[in-house]
Amino acid sequence: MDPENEDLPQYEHIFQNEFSYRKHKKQKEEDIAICECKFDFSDPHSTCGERCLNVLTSTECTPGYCPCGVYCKNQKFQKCQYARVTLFKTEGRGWGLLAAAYIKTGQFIVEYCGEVISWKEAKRRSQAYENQGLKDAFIISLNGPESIDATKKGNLARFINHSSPSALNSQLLVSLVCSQPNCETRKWTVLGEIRVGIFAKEDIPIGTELAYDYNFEWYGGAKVRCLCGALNCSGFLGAKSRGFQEDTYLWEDDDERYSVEKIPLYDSAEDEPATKLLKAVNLNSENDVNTKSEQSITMDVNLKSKHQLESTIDTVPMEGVDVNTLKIESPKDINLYSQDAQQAFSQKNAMISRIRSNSACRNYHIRSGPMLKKKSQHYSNGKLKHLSKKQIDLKHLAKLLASKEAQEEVFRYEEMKNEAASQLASLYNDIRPAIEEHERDNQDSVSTSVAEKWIEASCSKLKIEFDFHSSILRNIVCTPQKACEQVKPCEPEGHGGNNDTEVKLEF
Ligand SMILES: C[S@@+](CC[C@H](N)C(=O)[O-])C[C@H]1O[C@@H](n2cnc3c(N)ncnc32)[C@H](O)[C@@H]1O
Repeated sequence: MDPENEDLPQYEHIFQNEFSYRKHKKQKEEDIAICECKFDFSDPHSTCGERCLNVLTSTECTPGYCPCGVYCKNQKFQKCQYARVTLFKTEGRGWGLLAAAYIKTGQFIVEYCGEVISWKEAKRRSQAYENQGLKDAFIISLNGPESIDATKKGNLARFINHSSPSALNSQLLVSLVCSQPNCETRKWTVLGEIRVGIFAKEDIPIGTELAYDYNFEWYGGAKVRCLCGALNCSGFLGAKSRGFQEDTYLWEDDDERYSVEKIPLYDSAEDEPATKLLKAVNLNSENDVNTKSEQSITMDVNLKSKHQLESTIDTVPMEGVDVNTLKIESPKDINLYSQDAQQAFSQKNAMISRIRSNSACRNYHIRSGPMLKKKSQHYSNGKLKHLSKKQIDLKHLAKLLASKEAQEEVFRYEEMKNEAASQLASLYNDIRPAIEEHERDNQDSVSTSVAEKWIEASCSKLKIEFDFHSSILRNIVCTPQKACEQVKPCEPEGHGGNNDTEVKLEF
């Protein structure tokens, strides 16, 4: 092996996620999302594109069900339609990926593949890797209860480094002093499973390093000092991620051992001689694996068969890469919104349009049942405080209403309100077994029919609560005249007054 490439990472190259702790979900027919696109030969844009209902809701079309058939363009994860990228050696940040061809804004670059594991297992592995002295972390969050671990099995996405978004307003200054995330992760539903893709946030010229913000996605590992250079960088990789925060202060905020200052630092810059030249690794395709050059190796991620990178490196073709053409990102647009917020917003909009169109079957995500969780608020130290809703003493209140009809009305509404609440609770109980099966503490994917029932039940509950409260208010408003006639004005407590006559409303 070329001594220059001796330290090439060893991992098993896989082409789709592997499931060890649970089975791959089988998509039920009723859950298949079918779009309304129709392919017209005279219009190449007619096949599933930006306006496709599935694309709008980040869902890939299911082969055999898409009306565009073989012309469907919305199966990029399934068909591994990746961008061309190049593996290269950075200064101080290990290996990284460069764009090997021009990448357009929004383009799907590569799927983040690895082993799908439970969140508990992610915690366990992260600790174990750290104990084994592994400095590079490869576990990212997939959804609430699951993570993807690309440490031992993964694909090229595992080499994309982190950079923090800068709060600088001047684009010129930003491009001079620091790198910027030019990619972002997005979650897509593919054949019933959630998958993570790396997408271009902006146009990326050839030779530019790819980077995204690990902050919300990353799951711990050794705490690594970030060398991205952004002025408002949090200083550590993934410092805003759940893993990092749990390790440091969210769980144990009063425990000295978890204060950020006490965290041992791994500074990858210490491993790398600063003068070391950038090397690019070029693995064009497995057909070209027999020639070498001394400067670079380019890797086309559209590899067609499973192989170990380690065994391929010996025989890969090398191409000269002009190190001067490599550059650290200079963004066209600086976006100050968090990636999660943007994604949530666009997905919500897409979901609303989908529900309005009422045309397709798909999975919806529902948060845990309102009756089963107390309302909570975060203290500034990250801990939760529970807020309990004040109850109305209806019997007491009814005594104060003007007529028997008014009293009956509020009691009727109260009964309906309780019924709506218990319907919603029993619906939640129907969904619970599926959640508990995977030790999930929140609801992940539920079938469309359940989701629709859930939405309907939640709406009825809200409506009836509104009717109940407005009935009370309406009847109270009609009461004062009678109250004035029949009830003596109340005196302050402790002055012999009759407190029963006070109308206290606390919602
Ligand atoms: C997903 S890996 C990225 C590929 C990695 N550079 C390699 O050689 O395998 C994440 C690891 O890369 C390194 N890394 C990524 N971005 C970095 C940054 N901005 N500053 C310092 N180290 C970084 C850290 O060691 C981190 O744990």
